[in-house]
Parts: sequence; structure tokens; C-alpha cells
Amino acid sequence: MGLRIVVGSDDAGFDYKEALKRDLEADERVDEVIDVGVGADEHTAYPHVGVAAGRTIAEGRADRALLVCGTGIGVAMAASTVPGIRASVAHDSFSVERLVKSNNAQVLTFGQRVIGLELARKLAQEWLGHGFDESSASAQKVALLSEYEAAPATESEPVGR
Ligand SMILES: O=C(CO)[C@H](O)COP(=O)(O)O
Repeated sequence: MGLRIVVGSDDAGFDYKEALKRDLEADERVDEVIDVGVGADEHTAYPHVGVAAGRTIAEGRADRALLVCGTGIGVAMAASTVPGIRASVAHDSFSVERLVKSNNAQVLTFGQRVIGLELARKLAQEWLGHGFDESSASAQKVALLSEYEAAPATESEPVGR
């Protein structure tokens, strides 16, 4: 089964979102592309878009998200507020690979005001080819993230090591 991918952006990331969406729709590794906005001439603030994307994954309606804003930072922060969602901006090949293989992040974000379109398109292609190995040493570290997320915010003790 292919991937179900959410795309989204604010107005600062709209052009890249549209270009990346076209690439994903043409990619045989992708079964479905779900666009959570914005549409042309819409001005939805990035937190709404990031959370909508994160919730779509958390509810099991998509596997991953590719989001764009001016820097990539805001949509990553917004998506990360959704429990169980790991999101980050990554603008180089190695970071994109480790975002999946080390961190099992479901969400990759780009900054339209930071990197060129062709680099964003190439990184998105590479991202599709990466998968997380649940039996890797990284899996235990990602599990710790989940444990901290579930722990009371005021808890002073580290979770089990
Ligand atoms: O990059 C953004 C948020 O990280 C967004 O596209 C622009 O935000 P602003 O600088 O607050 O307008």
C-alpha cells in the first residue's frame, strides 16, 4: 500500500505547497494526497494548518505530512502540539533522512523563504524513500519521547532509562 500524505501551508508557503503537491500526486509511491489548505488568496494562520495536518495523521487518516510556511518552523511547532505527532523543519538531505530514521517523525516541513524550490522538491523525493525501522536502536529513544509526552508536565524524575 502506498503512502497517504497531507500537504498544507500558510500563504507564505503556498507556491511551494502547490508544486510539491503536484509532485506527490504524480509519484507512484503515494496513494493519496490530502490538502488541508491554504487555498489561493487564503490567509489562514500557520497554527491552524499545522494542527489540521497533525490531527489528520493522529486520527489515522494519513501517514505523513509535508508542510510549508515562511521558515518551516511555525508549521512544525503547530503540528507538534498534536499528541503523538513528531514534526521538524529539515533543509538538507542528511537531516531529512534522520528525521525519519532516527526520530520517526511523521511531518517534514520546509521554509519557502529559506530554501530554493528545486531543493525542496528533491528533498521531498528523498523523504518518500525513507522508512523507520521499529527494531533499530533509535526506536527506544523515540519511545522515550512518547513517555515524556505522556508524563505530567511538572514531573521532575526522568522516565525509565
Ligand atoms: O514562517 C512562518 C512562521 O514560522 C510564517 O509563514 C510567517 O510568520 P510571521 O513571520 O509571523 O508572519
